[in-house]
Amino acid sequence: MCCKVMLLGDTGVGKTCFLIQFKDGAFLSGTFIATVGIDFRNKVVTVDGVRVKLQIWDTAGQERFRSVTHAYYRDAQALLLLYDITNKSSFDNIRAWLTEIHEYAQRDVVIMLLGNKADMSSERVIRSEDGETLAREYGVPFLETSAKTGMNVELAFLAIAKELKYRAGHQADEPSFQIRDYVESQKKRSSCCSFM
Ligand SMILES: Nc1nc2c(ncn2[C@@H]2O[C@H](COP(=O)(O)OP(=O)(O)OP(=O)(O)O)[C@@H](O)[C@H]2O)c(=O)[nH]1
Repeated sequence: MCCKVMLLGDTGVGKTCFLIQFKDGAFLSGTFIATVGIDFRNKVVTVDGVRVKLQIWDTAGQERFRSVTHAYYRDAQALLLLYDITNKSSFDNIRAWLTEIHEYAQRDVVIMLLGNKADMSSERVIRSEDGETLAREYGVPFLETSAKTGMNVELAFLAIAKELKYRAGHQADEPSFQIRDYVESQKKRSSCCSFM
C-alpha cells in the first residue's frame, strides 16, 4: 500500500532534516537552506509483515510558499506538524497551522504533533508538558524528536504507517489500534536519554 504524508510547520523547525534523517539516517548540520515550494521522497517501511510505501512531502515553511503547498493538503493521508522546542513562535503558530489543516486537508487526515530539536536542551523554551497539553487539546499524538540524533524520528513514521495500515483494513479479531496509545508506549523521553 502507498500513503502520502506531509511535513508541515514554520520555516527552520527542521522538516527537511527530519525527512533526511528518516530516509538516509544522516544529519546535515551547517548552513540552513530553506525549502522552495515542495519536494518529496519515498521510503518503504514494513509494519506487521505488510510493506507500506510512504511518499513523504517536504513543504516550505515560509509564508510566501503557502498557496503552493495548500494544493497538496487534500491528497495527504497523514500530516506531521513540527515546531522547534527552542523557538516559541514556531510553537505559538501551531494553532494557526491546525486551522489551515482543517480548512484544506481531508477531514479524517491523521495528524501528529512533533516538538523537534529535543537535543538542544540548554536552549529549550517550550516544555515537554506544553506540547503534550496542546496535543491533548486537539486529540492528536505527540512526540519530542531530534532530526540530529534521530530520537523518535522512525517512531513517528512507523506510528503513521501502522495507523494507515489499520485503517485500510483489519481482521475482525485483530485488537483495535490506537495511535496515541502506541506512541505513548514506544516513545523515548529526552529526559531519560543523553545527547551530545
Ligand atoms: N540541533 C538540531 N538542529 C536541527 C534539528 N533539525 C533541524 N536542525 C537545524 O535547523 C535548521 C533548519 O532545518 P531545516 O530542516 O532546513 O528546516 P525546515 O523546517 O525544512 O525549513 P523550511 O524549508 O524553510 O520550511 C538547519 O540549520 C538544521 O541543521 C534538530 O533536530 N536538532
